[in-house]
Amino acid sequence: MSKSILLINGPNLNLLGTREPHIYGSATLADVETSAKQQTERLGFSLSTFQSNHEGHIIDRIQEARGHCDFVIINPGGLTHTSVAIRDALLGVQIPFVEVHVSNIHARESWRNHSYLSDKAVAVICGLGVFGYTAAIDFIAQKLDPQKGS
Ligand SMILES: O=C(O)[C@@H]1C=C(O)[C@@H](O)[C@H](O)C1
Repeated sequence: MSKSILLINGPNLNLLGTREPHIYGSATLADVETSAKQQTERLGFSLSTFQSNHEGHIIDRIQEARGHCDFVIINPGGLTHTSVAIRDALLGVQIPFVEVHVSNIHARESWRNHSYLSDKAVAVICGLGVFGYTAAIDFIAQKLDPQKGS
């Protein structure tokens, strides 16, 4: 059974490519997910993807992953800065996760500097644009199977 990764994107990330491209770039969410699926296939892992604009739906998807997923990559969008409940869900299912932000949240408005997840994340990647997702997958590949990462 191949190791599995769940990629979760939160509110407004479905607008990637058209939303404030000077901050978030021109790649669409479909581009991100397609690239991630190709990358994980090359590495011999399985990838599930999920995007929602609704906090509860994200929590439900995290809970569904318990026992079925080896690592989570999550960009909670704006919920990064507000959601204790998503933090609790990730801790509750005990699945390690990498937090990704397309933009550098530490170089933006002060209220974006805080994440409710970062202190519990295995790693936090921000400011790399959508390459952050690629980096997260490669990092996780090394964690799950040291022979596979680059
Ligand atoms: O950089 C990102 O991917 C994050 C995405 C969002 O939608 C914002 O609300 C966050 O503040 C930053």
